[in-house]
Order: sequence, then C-alpha cells, then structure tokens
Amino acid sequence: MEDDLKAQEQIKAKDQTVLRAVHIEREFVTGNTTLKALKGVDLSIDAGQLVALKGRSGSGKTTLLNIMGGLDQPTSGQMFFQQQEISALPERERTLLRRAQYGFIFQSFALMPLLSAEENVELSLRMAGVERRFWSDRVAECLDFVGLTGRKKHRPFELSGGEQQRVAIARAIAHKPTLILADEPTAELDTRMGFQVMQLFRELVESEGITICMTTHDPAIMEVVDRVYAMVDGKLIEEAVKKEE
Ligand SMILES: Nc1ncnc2c1ncn2[C@@H]1O[C@H](COP(=O)(O)OP(=O)(O)OP(=O)(O)O)[C@@H](O)[C@H]1O
Repeated sequence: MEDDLKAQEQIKAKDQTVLRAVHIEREFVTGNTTLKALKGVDLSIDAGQLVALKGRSGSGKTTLLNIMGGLDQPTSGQMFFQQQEISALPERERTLLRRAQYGFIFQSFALMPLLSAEENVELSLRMAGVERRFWSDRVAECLDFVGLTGRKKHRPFELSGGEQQRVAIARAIAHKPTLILADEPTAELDTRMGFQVMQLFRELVESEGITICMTTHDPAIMEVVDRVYAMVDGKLIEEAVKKEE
C-alpha cells in the first residue's frame, strides 16, 4: 500500500512542469545597437528530466539559463518556476526562491578558494537557511554521493578539475533543490571526467527526481540526456534524442 502511494507520488511528480518559458525575448542595448539574443523562446521542462541546450557560441544559451534562474529578466515573455512567474517577482523574492529551490553549477566551478570541500558544501546549506544541526550529516552525505569523502579537507587548488566540479555538484544538491541549472559543466574537463559528471547527473535525475537543465557544446553528452534543444537564431528547436536500448 505504502509502495503504491509512493509510486503514485513519483508518477505525479514526473507529470509536473518545473519550468515553463512563454515566448521569452531578450534584447541587449549597447550604445545605439540593439541585439536580440532571444527571439521568442517557448519551452517546458518536466520534473525528473535531464535536458541539454546546445548551440554555437553566442547563440543565447547562457542568456536563457540566466532567465530560467531568475538571475536576469526577459525583455518580454514569461518564465514560470512551477506555478510561480519568476520573471515577475521582485528581486528579493527571486533570490529567496533561487536559494531554496535552485542549484547552480558553472563551467569554472566557482568554489570559494579559501574554503575546504566540506566548507564549500556547508556554505550552501547556510545560504539556504537550513538549520545548523543538519549540516554535518548532509555535507557528509553529499560528499559521499560525489565520491569525495576522502578529500573533504582539501581546498579547491588541492583538487583536480573533475574533483572540483564534483564538489560543486555536492554544493548544488546539498539543500535538496528541485532544479539544477548547469552552464557548460563539462567544458573544462577531459572526456573521462566529463563522463563522470554526466553519470552523476543521470543518477540525480533517476534516484532523487531532480530536474537538470544544462548547456553544452559536447555532442557525446547528447546520448545521456532525455531531451536536446538547439538554439538557432535566438529560437529553440527540439531535436530527436538517440538512446541505446
Ligand atoms: N550583458 C550583455 N550585454 C550585451 N550583450 C550581451 C550580454 N550578454 C550576452 N550578450 C550577447 O547576447 C548573445 C548571446 O550570448 P550568450 O552568452 O547567451 O551565448 P551562449 O550561447 O551562451 O554562448 P557561449 O556558448 O559562448 O557561452 C551574444 O551575442 C552576446 O554577445
């Protein structure tokens, strides 16, 4: 009975739309030139999906990711996180929503250089307002998940690129976000380390039901994701995903 309920809940969670873009446009005005980076993007991302945005440099991927995360606002159109229109929220509410519900991962890891791996992860719990008594267990759990328990006292410069990105993943998941936004998370890594990061993403989606949206240039990654969108001329086009049976 309990298992049935749990299964039903999982199906329900899968049906939910986590992120919805409605005709998003974004213009950048520099001097007397206006650049249309996004020209009407419509997109819907369901819970528990791993989604990739690809496209050539300058095609608008980061711009879209920033609007998805409430870090930037569209010139027109709407971005919804679950039922809430994040693009219409005042700055302070957007920040609170972001801290509680989102995890961010960047190409260059963006760890605090003077903090150890475990202190970097702990910082995200502190920022999300998680009670202090939960910190140490949750930090240990997240570092274990990314396979870095043995490196917890190391600072970023004492870790490899792949290890730093895994600390960044532990930091992004520590407060149990609904959605992770990752901007070129494997771009600085070699093929093997990039693959490890993608395996972790897959595991997060499968076992934790986290939704992940990432930008990438890497064609190899396309085999691990559920959906691929190509950014072409400021618009998104969905591509067929080839998956091995
Ligand atoms: N703050 C800004 N002011 C002016 N123009 C900007 C700004 N941010 C981005 N742009 C322009 O918008 C376009 C889209 O940039 P964006 O960073 O979203 O591309 P991208 O697809 O992420 O590229 P890359 O793969 O190189 O990271 C580019 O032409 C860029 O120069």
